[in-house]
Amino acid sequence: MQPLLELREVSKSFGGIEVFTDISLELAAGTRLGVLGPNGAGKSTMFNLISGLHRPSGGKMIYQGQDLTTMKPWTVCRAGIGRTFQIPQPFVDMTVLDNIIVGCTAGAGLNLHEARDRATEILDLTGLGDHAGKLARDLGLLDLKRLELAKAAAMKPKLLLLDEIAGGLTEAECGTLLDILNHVTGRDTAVIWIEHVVHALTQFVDEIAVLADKRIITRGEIDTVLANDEVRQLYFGAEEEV
Ligand SMILES: Nc1ncnc2c1ncn2[C@@H]1O[C@H](COP(=O)(O)OP(=O)(O)OP(=O)(O)O)[C@@H](O)[C@H]1O
Repeated sequence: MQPLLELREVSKSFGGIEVFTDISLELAAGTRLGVLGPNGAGKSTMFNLISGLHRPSGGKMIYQGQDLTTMKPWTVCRAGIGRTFQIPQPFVDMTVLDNIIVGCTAGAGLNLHEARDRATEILDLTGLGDHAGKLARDLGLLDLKRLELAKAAAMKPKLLLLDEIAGGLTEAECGTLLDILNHVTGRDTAVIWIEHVVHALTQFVDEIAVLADKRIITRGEIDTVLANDEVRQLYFGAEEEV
């Protein structure tokens, strides 16, 4: 069966600085893939390529049989790829509800009536119902993460890209976030989740890929990847028990 997303020998350089070379990756519909890797390995850059914010320097990206390589960000979004950003980026002077409605209209192309219905639904799913009328600037970190997720999930993406959404949260808040993630993503939503908070990631994903040294050094089941010698050396940087 055709994969939902395919990266074929994708490379990216900024000027003379090569971030990665020849990354190839296939993702089937409904797969939950975690991505680990040291700081600066190019994880967010990979999301920026998939979501159309940057262009690859080489290679090809295919999504549902369509060439994603030169697609504009808004076309990528309407094709069903949603993403969150490492640093939440709400419209700070708009209410929580209006932020989600913008995601539904400008992002997903819903009309205002449909957008209101969908926004109300996603407010409940993400536990933001009590904050609907609050300005985004007045939210705490967990609620900002909820809003970031709500905006991305409101468009019912087929592929959801999560960029360090658990970063900065306490263990209890991570638990809340995982519950919300399970609510907003059905088993038919594919997810790629970049995360340094390994204990949160491993409670959600089916597989892990590790990006380091300008390539994907391994991909597979969680336990196998975390036990991989190269991963232990390169990512964890020590020979201690993980
Ligand atoms: N727009 C840009 N212009 C120039 N260099 C960039 C740009 N975006 C990213 N880089 C560089 O590309 C490399 C990879 O950055 P990226 O943010 O993708 O890493 P990351 O794996 O997501 O790191 P972290 O885990 O710290 O978020 C870094 O050296 C970064 O400085």
